[in-house]
Amino acid sequence: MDQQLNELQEKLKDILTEKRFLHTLGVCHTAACLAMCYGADIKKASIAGILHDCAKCLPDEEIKRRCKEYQIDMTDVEERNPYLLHGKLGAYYAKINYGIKDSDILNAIIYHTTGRPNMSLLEKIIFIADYIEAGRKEISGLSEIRNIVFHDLDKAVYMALENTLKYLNKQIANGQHKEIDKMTLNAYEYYKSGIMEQQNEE
Ligand SMILES: Nc1ncnc2c1ncn2[C@@H]1O[C@H](COP(=O)(O)OP(=O)(O)O)[C@@H](O)[C@H]1O
Repeated sequence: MDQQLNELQEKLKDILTEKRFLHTLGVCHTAACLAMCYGADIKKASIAGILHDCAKCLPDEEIKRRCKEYQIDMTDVEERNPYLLHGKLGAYYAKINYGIKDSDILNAIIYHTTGRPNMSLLEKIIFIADYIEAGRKEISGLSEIRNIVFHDLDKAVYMALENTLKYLNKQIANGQHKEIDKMTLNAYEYYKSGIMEQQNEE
């Protein structure tokens, strides 16, 4: 394995819980495979994959406190739901603690939970690798996304966004969740219109 990746892996093993570390390795490997398939930079995909959850294993209040301390911009939704900030804080740590300067890698870490409209190839790879890696619980719709992801990345991203919104809306209806970050809704509308255009052309 590449030395930089190996060093990152060793550091993260000490920081993350065992479960989160195994998920991280899964995302790293899946992102590398997707990069091979779609002609993205394999090393960048692996680095973004290994670092995507580097700020995940912190309590909500600690994430919020650190974001304030490092003057990381916070939306109102993020302030009320600080777990949504682990991407932004993770990108900050990737830059400051792990020496990552590449803005595409940093953005892939920032947007890996919510997605966003018009994601770069690397952002889409990390977003979907986080959703489909082999260790993920077999939730409904996952096998369909795994079936399509190596043929149509945008469709897989659209399906994952749709699934996430369905899941969150159900949780809200059951009183188990508070609100949805609009970034995911905007991303969903963006990829939905792309799929519609594609279908109209066929
Ligand atoms: N737009 C959103 N608004 C609110 N919560 C969201 C949104 N998108 C994802 N989530 C939720 O945020 C949590 C963290 O997601 P994620 O970073 O993928 O963590 P994990 O790897 O533990 O699934 C999940 O419970 C997910 O359902």
